[in-house]
Amino acid sequence: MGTGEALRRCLKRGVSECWRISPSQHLPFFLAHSCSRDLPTLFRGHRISLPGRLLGSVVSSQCRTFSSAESAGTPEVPERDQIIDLALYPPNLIKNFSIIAHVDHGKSTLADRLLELTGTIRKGHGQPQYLDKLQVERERGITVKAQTVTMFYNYSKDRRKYLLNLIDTPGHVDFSYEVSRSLAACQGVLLLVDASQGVQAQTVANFYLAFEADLAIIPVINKIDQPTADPDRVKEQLKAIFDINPEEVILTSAKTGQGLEQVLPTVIDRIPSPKGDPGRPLRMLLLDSYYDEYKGVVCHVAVVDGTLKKGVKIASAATGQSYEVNDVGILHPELTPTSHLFTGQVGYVIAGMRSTKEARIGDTLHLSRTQVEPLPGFKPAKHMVFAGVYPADGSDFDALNHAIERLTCNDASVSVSKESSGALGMGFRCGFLGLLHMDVFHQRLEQEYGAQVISTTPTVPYVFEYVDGSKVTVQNPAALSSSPGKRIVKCWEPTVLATIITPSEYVGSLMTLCSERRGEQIEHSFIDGIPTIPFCLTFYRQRVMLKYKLPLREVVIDFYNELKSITSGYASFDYEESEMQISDLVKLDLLLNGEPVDALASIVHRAKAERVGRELCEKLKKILDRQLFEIAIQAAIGSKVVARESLSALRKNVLAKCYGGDVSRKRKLLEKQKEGKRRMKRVGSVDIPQEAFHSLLRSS
Ligand SMILES: Nc1nc2c(ncn2[C@@H]2O[C@H](COP(=O)(O)OP(=O)(O)OP(=O)(O)O)[C@@H](O)[C@H]2O)c(=O)[nH]1
Repeated sequence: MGTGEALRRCLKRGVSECWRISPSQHLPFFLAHSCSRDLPTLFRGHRISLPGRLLGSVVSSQCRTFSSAESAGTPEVPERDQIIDLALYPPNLIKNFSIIAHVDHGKSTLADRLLELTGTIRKGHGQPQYLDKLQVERERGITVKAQTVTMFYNYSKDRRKYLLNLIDTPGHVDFSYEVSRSLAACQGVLLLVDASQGVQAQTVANFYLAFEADLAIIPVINKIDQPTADPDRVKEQLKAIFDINPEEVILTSAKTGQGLEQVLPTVIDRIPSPKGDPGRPLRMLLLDSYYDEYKGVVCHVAVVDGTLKKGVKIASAATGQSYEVNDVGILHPELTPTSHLFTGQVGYVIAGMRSTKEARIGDTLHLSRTQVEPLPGFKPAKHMVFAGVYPADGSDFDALNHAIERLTCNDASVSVSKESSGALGMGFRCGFLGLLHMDVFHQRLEQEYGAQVISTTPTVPYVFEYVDGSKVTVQNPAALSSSPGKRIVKCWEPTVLATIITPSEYVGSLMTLCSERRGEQIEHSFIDGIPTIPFCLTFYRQRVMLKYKLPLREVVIDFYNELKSITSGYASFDYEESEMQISDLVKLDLLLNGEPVDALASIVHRAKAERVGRELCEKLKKILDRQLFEIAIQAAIGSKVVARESLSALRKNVLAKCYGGDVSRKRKLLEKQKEGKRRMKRVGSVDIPQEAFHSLLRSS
């Protein structure tokens, strides 16, 4: 019995039997080692990939290809017994490409089909969107993290075998940073468009990302199997907006497999090979990194020049630190050691880094004894939204601290600093790329680390200038102070350039929405051609592209949901960062019986302060429990109260025991109660239950 088969049986039967099955002296060692851990956790959702030093080369080569599908329900990867020799793939036989598209246009499904077509994963593995590995990605049906995979493809035209690196990217606007990073490792893209939805806002944004990076763009119209598919119309849109020749467009259905046979040949024909120089000293671009409990920090890299070999010492251009390369390989589709990576190839490196903070995304890695010119790298991620994250139970601060530390190791685009709030205790101020990113972060904290958190209302980074000329960037409204000596004289707020694509009948309501949100129109254009037969005009739904400059705050708070509800889900929306603009901003405090509640403070435009204040007071009134004294809920700008609600006191029936009796005695009791309440109101501090915070902050 082979060692792989032995392992397979071990998993099925439980660890105790492994000692009897294994013919290898290494295997019992590994199993004894793994017995101390929870076996299902060890193998959950992954093919087994075991450190060679534990198992020896025979076992590890088997284990790499062995799937835990039977034990954990993940798809099977074909067994590969041969070590892959990457030296057979010089740059002219390599193609690096990405799939980019609007949300849900079928990127991950197309990636699945290409993986099957090239035999990288087994056909009919029963698990759609193989590359969406995170639980949150599977539950929400979205891609959050870009995933790289290496495939091998025999091209019948020139009878040569090519190495193809495919990067599946997220579609949502919050994760466009992932897309731009992925594009740095590519020479071309498949621009996917849904045959019935046509060009959408993220199609436009992603096209320009690829266009500006000077990549070859292969247009693909997907989902042609749908009854509402209209590929000719989508071709017209592609021509009108991007000047794409309709004859270059590939028509596919990632669901039925129709047209897929054209995709990889077109990739090979149209996408240039990477341009690096194998003769020059090693230079690698660090694309991404994550922390694996058993392997340590795994870096995804693109080798630009030279060769990387297991065992060499590499150094980081950013920090100057050097590391010995313990393992190197490709993602095929899981980590597959190859001992070398050559010019133009994309793969992984494990080099004894202790934390992902040492693996700076965009850094250049090179041989430690050679000097090289660093690669351009990436712009650092820009945090658009900030929010406080507090443990739901104040005593869980340390556990939350640990969970956040671990999660940020695998999501370096979140910024974290400690803060404290009078109402919520000790917590963190986190910066996110957008609201969906924030939501995904919370969900991962809960699902992967069991942390229960309360998050404050998201805010955007404002800049304030004081009378003494000093400027501060405010990420936490509660931290903004304005005293006579520190009077605020000017403020700026971030803006975005938003692109909305919508059927024409919704344009009016969308323009109203944008002007309510303080937007300024930049462009209004039609993206469909007019039908030549006038009769058809009645039935023809023109699509319009609107461009608006909008304050980021207005976009962050519920804009997307409103846009979707106004247009019955037909409009799509994307934005990119624009400049800071001068604005008339004020800090809105929320007071309970005169005491400000710091976690509920916000920064708003002066014209909206009263309305926002009123809404907050009303919400709080509904959420708070009544107490034995009256509670005044006020919204105030400085000392000026702009909205007020009162929560009446619970009335204890002091007359209950006073059967019959004299009326003057009853009056006396009521007077006494009134006096007591007055005293309570003066001294009483209002208790806000954590759930109230939760519902208030969630709904605001
Ligand atoms: N009818 C039909 N449905 C498809 C086709 N391709 C994908 N789908 C479906 O479209 C939905 C979205 O597909 P995904 O592959 O997750 O789309 P995506 O672009 O990766 O989505 P994000 O990662 O969230 O941006 C899924 O329900 C797929 O089954 C196709 O060719 N035809």
